Amino acid sequence: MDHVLRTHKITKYFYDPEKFQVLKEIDLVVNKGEFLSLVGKSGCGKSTLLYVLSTMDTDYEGELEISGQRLTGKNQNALARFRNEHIGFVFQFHYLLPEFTALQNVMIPAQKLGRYTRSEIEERAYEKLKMLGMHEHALKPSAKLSGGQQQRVAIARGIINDPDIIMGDEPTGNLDSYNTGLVFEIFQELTHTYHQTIIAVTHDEAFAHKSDRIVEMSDGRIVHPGGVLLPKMQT
Ligand SMILES: Nc1ncnc2c1ncn2[C@@H]1O[C@H](COP(=O)(O)OP(=O)(O)OP(=O)(O)O)[C@@H](O)[C@H]1O
Repeated sequence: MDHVLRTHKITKYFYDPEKFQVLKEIDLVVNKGEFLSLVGKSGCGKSTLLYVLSTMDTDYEGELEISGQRLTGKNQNALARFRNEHIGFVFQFHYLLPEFTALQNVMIPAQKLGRYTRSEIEERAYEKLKMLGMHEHALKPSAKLSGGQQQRVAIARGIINDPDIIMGDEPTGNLDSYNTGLVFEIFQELTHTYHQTIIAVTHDEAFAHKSDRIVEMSDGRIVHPGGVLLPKMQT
């Protein structure tokens, strides 16, 4: 299976105020179409790792590669372009612009990319909202939508540029169980039907257990890489 993301010995230190190692030689390979949950006790380094994987934090040792591109050492402008084109973000707090409509919010990353005309972008945004069952709300200001509906708009915005990988930090952290289930089903459909690749940091055990692979961290290390298929025994 093709891999989308690969790290080699990612290591990071914080100063708090003493120097401490928050990430310890993280080796991770994420394959295309995998829906991966990143779990572990509070403070073990999950968000810090996601921040490095998403290229937003460049202060680390080791190597990061996404979609065949080595990202370690690239400058901030190149990384910003890379993120907009290749990574979709879905966070606990969705940061939609409240006075913009659902459609306008979804269009933003495609407008930044500058690859499509305005009408193409509108069409794509509408199509993504439809995929998420939100097209009937396309013209409502996002402030007038419920929390679960806003999160679906945020997912549509995250996938408008057809990213190679979606990264979520507690994507269901702010939702009730009904909407958590819905977001889970959307992620599952994105991976199983559209071969989307997803990494989500989560505290929600039920959510993690329904994903395809659970990677567990403890004290800055990956202690269970999950999803490793053992070779069949020869009989
Ligand atoms: N900017 C920072 N400066 C110093 N220490 C930090 C900083 N950010 C996080 N830490 C520390 O690094 C460790 C890992 O934090 P991180 O947020 O990655 O953990 P986490 O596993 O995501 O936790 P949670 O599940 O509670 O969100 C913690 O001990 C935290 O206090």
